[in-house]
Amino acid sequence: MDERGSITSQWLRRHNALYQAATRHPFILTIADGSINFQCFKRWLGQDYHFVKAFVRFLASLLPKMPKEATDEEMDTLLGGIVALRDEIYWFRSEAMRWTIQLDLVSIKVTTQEYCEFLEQLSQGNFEYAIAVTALWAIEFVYYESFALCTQSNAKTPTELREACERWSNMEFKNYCVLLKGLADKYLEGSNLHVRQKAEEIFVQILKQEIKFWDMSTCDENCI
Ligand SMILES: Cc1ncc(CO)c(N)n1
Repeated sequence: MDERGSITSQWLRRHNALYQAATRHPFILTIADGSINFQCFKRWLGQDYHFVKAFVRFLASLLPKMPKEATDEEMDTLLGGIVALRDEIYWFRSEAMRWTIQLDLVSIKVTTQEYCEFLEQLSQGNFEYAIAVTALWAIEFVYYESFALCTQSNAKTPTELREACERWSNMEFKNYCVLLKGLADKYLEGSNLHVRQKAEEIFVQILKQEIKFWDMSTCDENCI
């Protein structure tokens, strides 16, 4: 199956409006055009730290679901993802210090809480590996596509935010997303219609949660 005809590519076309809303959100556009209010970035940072901690558990939940026949490369991809999250967690902590945010004092907002609970659901055994791996791809891919806008050559991203944007738009992260997409397609193709439909629903829900997450991070002058 060529890449354009793959299941995930079909979904990206079918749900294009949501996909565009998730990856070209005003929050991201204001980073890319340099007009972002740093308070919004700080709010995003504190909430995303909460998110990433839940995301670690979700990613770990994929390991016991991985079929015995999975290739070595597939195992390496998931383990690489876990290692990358360790570095990401460290990065959040040092970035928070740079912005004088005390992470343990940042209370979780409803939107973040709901997204974390959604991840917790997906971590349960009743969600097949095909669905979980598709969700993993979607979550990472939205960040790649979003932050890639901020590192394009014509972007006016403030220097202070360059490192954050690089984190989700560098070549290695892009390759990781490509590998995840391939895995998602491989397992979706081997799944029955019911599982595929469930996976598509989850994909749509992830796009919606990502939009809400950006909405929450976008704030006025006095926010934190
Ligand atoms: C909300 C959100 N979505 C996706 C990612 C990707 O890592 C993240 N860190 N946070």
